[in-house]
Amino acid sequence: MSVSIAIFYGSTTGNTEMAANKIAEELGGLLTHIGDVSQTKPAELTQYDVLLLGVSTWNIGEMQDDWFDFLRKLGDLDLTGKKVGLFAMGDSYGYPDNFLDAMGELWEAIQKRGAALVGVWPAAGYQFDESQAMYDDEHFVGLGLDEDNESDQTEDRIRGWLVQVLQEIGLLDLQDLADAG
Ligand SMILES: Cc1cc2nc3c(=O)[nH]c(=O)nc-3n(C[C@H](O)[C@H](O)[C@H](O)COP(=O)(O)O)c2cc1C
Repeated sequence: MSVSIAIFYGSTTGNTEMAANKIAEELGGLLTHIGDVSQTKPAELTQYDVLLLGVSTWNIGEMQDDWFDFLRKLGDLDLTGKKVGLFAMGDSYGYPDNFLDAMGELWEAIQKRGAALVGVWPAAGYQFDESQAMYDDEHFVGLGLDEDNESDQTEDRIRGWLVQVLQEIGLLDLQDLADAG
């Protein structure tokens, strides 16, 4: 059975878009679609099995503009059965009390539509005081990225997260890889 994966992102200055493109590059042939939410109708989300959604936080804890507009148009969109992974850009040094807040808000909106979460990510290794994007005391609801201060870690973080997501959706079996030597 083939699994369709799509990336949708909203990006004001291009950082989340860059991360989305890196994720697309890493996924290669596993990716079915990549789109900017400013050019996307909500119903398009229902065409794919796995949705990787990228968002940034603006104006001290606020949703990125294109996502804000997109979420207002969701209507009665049903995402039951979809698997959703979230990735987010923020500035942990500049906004330590609101780091990645929009990712938490995005998950709240998507969760209500019946989607299941994949790619919960450890918050250890990030310096911040507070975030609305916490899954529990030790994890974010998705991948945290900080292109303003820790751009040198972006690629490794993306790779690590993708391995986890692919395992969770059943497309990667690490034991098989180990067995294959
Ligand atoms: C005015 C302003 C407010 C911001 N507020 C936050 C914030 O509250 N939390 C956060 O984590 N990052 C915040 N950021 C950082 C952006 O999220 C970060 O620069 C991100 O990489 C932008 O991604 P984009 O270009 O894809 O929109 C803010 C940046 C600016 C310029």
